[in-house]
Amino acid sequence: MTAPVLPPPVCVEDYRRLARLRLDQDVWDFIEGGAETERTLGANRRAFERVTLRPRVLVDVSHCDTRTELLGAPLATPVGIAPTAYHRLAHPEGEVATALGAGTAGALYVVSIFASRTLEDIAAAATGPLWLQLYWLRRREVLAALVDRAAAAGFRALVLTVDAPRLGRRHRDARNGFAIGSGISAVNLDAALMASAHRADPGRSALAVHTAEAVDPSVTWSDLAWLRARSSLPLVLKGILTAEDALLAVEHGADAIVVSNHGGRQLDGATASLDALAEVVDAVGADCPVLFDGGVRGGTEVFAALALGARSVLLGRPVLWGLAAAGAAGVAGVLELATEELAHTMALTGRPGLAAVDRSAVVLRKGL
Ligand SMILES: Cc1cc2nc3c(=O)[nH]c(=O)nc-3n(C[C@H](O)[C@H](O)[C@H](O)COP(=O)(O)O)c2cc1C
Ligand SMILES: CCCCC(=O)C(=O)O
Repeated sequence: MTAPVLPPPVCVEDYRRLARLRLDQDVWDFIEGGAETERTLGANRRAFERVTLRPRVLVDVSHCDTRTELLGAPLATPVGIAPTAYHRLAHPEGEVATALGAGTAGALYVVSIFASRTLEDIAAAATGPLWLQLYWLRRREVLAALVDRAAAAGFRALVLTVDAPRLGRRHRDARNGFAIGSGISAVNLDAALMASAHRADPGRSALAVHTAEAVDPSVTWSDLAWLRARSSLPLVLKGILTAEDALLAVEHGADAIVVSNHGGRQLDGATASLDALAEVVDAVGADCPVLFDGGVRGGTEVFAALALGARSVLLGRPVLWGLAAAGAAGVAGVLELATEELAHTMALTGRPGLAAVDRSAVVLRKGL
């Protein structure tokens, strides 16, 4: 039987269909899945259905400019890449292909601490800004060495993910007994830390076991001073969903915040990411940039998040779809489609620059 031939992608969701044809079921489930009932995963998508746009007319929109700047780095687009683990599960070139795609699109790329290519190889392929995402490892000396390597390789910020003191209960991965194949590894961690991630065990996610071994769940706000003292790179906190924590983040010197519920993969029942955005933006004010991720699948949704106060919008799963479908070209394709759609929405709402994409452009109705 020949594989079905799909037409070229005209929207981000088309890359999903292409990726589905290329990935094994257990890897597909790892990428697509969420925690427990996947209620928060679904809520992230459904929240965008409660957004309506308020178009203004008779504005000169012959040039719609998506360029922006984040922590001092110029970017062609506010659409960037959220950190996701093990890109070699999606494509043999892994994160190197992702970095090439990000460069083509002029986009920010946040590299996961669980990257399957070295920081140095990724940096060599990159032409745009790279940030490194961290989990707080139990072994602080490994974390410290990683932070030093990131700075030496030219990474421009550290992104500490704070919503995963333990891994969410992901039923799909547990049922599949999901483990990382032997040829793929988180090569920036030391090999001894990887053994449990490779051990397939029916009824259990090897990644949950691995995370429990590697990540320190005792970390609190006061530990952030250690990381700040260890590195002069800006520090971004990812996984904030409340005004209370946003204020604590600023108090503890965060240079930016990512509003995120980890794509519905951590706390099932957590608020939809979009519903937390305005609360966090209002709490921190203009001085601390707020980034957003969760459920964004196209430019209209990027526009909605920007209008609610995000400075940048990160894509998680869609980048993996692009990577699986067509390597670096697929990553660039996803980012460029979302950016083109954003520019299109800017034109049709009469907002040719990002500064004009403000709260007057949207209404977000409350969810049930
Ligand atoms: C397969 C996969 C792996 C992920 N790995 C990480 C990770 O290593 N570190 C992290 O902070 N977030 C990780 N995330 C969460 C993403 O950074 C992001 O918060 C989420 O995917 C955004 O939602 P979206 O997929 O709907 O765009 C991962 C998400 C997915 C789907
Ligand atoms: C141990 C891998 C964890 C990566 C992650 O954060 C996720 O899958 O959501």
